[in-house]
Amino acid sequence: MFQTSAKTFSVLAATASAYRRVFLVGLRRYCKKTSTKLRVSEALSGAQLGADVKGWVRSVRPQKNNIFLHVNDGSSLQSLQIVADAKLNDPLLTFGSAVEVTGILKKSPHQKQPVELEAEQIRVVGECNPVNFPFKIKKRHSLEYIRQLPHLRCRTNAFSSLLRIRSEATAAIHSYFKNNGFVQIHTPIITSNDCEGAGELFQVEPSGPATVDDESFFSVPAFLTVSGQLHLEVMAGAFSRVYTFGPTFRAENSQSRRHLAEFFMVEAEISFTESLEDLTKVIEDVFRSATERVLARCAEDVDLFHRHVTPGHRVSPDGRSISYTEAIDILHRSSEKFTFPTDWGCDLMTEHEKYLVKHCGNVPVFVTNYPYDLKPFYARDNQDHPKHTAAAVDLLVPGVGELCGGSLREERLNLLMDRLKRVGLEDTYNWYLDLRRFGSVPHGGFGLGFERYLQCVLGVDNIKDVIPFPRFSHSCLL
Ligand SMILES: NC(=O)C[C@H](N)C(=O)O
Repeated sequence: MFQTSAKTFSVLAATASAYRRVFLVGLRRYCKKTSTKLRVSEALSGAQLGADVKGWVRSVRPQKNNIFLHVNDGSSLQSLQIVADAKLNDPLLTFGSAVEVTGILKKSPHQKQPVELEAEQIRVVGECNPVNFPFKIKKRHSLEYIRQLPHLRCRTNAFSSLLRIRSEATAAIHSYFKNNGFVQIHTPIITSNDCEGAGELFQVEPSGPATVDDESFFSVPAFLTVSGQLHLEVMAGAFSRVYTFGPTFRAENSQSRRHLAEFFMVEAEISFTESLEDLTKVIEDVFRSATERVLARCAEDVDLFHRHVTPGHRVSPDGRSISYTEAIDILHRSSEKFTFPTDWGCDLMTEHEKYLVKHCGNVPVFVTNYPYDLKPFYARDNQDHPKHTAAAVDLLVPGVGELCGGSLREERLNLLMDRLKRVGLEDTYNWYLDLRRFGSVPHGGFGLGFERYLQCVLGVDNIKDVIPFPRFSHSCLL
């Protein structure tokens, strides 16, 4: 009896295993035929059975019977683990090579990696000679090192995380404005105005002979924009709440860790705004909502930064507000030896900004009501003699200094005209005066440097490490 049942059992077992094999071969064929093209992030969610994944090899571990690969396509920080039979190994399968892998997604026994792809086929799409490839497997390259390789640095974990965060922050900022009734305006890149009046302009001219009549191309001097503010003010006169988010340019001869010749600025202009508090509230809200979304949706990428690149960094969205006059008092009372003067009327320099942020407990600090003469012609006069101030505000943040600047705009025709007359710009800005002649309203706006915002959130020391292709004096690589 026992013998018979053992025999029956072994027959049944053999049949079952034959069926299993047939089933698996069938399943594999099916998967190969029906494999779905997946991004690594989708494959990691394990929703599909048969998968076709393309990306770049981040690690290769050949073993006796198997070969293990990690493939990344930029869709997430995590790479997908690939397990393949050793016979699929190929000498061209190296760190950095581009591959296409087809196979079956399976649950993985490893906690950190919920699924892995059992490869049926691996195709090397683009080889990568590991000897010449400037990145080495398993090595953490410094931001300074990868900065020298602007065409390749997006292949590193740190920089691809940064660029995903940058993309999410961009979307978050657009969402904030969309959800709060702002209209997006594409302000021009080429303009004939120097909004800030600081003269840090790049002039635009064609590279060849300009026009047949030998005039300059636009017939007036034209520049790359330093700020979209004045164009936004035009639009705020019709849409009430407008914003722009695009590249701006400053011909500042600086190689500092906070300056770029081309940077992205988030600018908003809000009609019917009568107090600086209303303005700082919007700045705070933009900062808070973008930061909360980035921290929630890019948790892994942010964590990578805070663990390996900028350890110990924390971002605090809750800030303080002090007036310029209080700021000067604080600087006077400090025992610090400053290089630049700290008298009332002097501009706050980086050393002062740093000190003020530290003094206020390393949180964002709004400094309000600057001396009138320090601010451009558009800033609203507080008419508060003898200490004459303008309703302007700067937001200073830890590690970065000035992140954002804004003001109420002078909406009173006579005051604005007088000021423009004094600086000889009355004719140039006649169109701007029209905005005050025809339905002028109290309004205000601000500009927030997007790269400085990223520096602040991630704790990145050098602004060149938060923009895909940095441009600064003596450097325009690629
Ligand atoms: N839109 C703004 O208020 C920014 C300001 N015009 C600046 O460039 O600093």
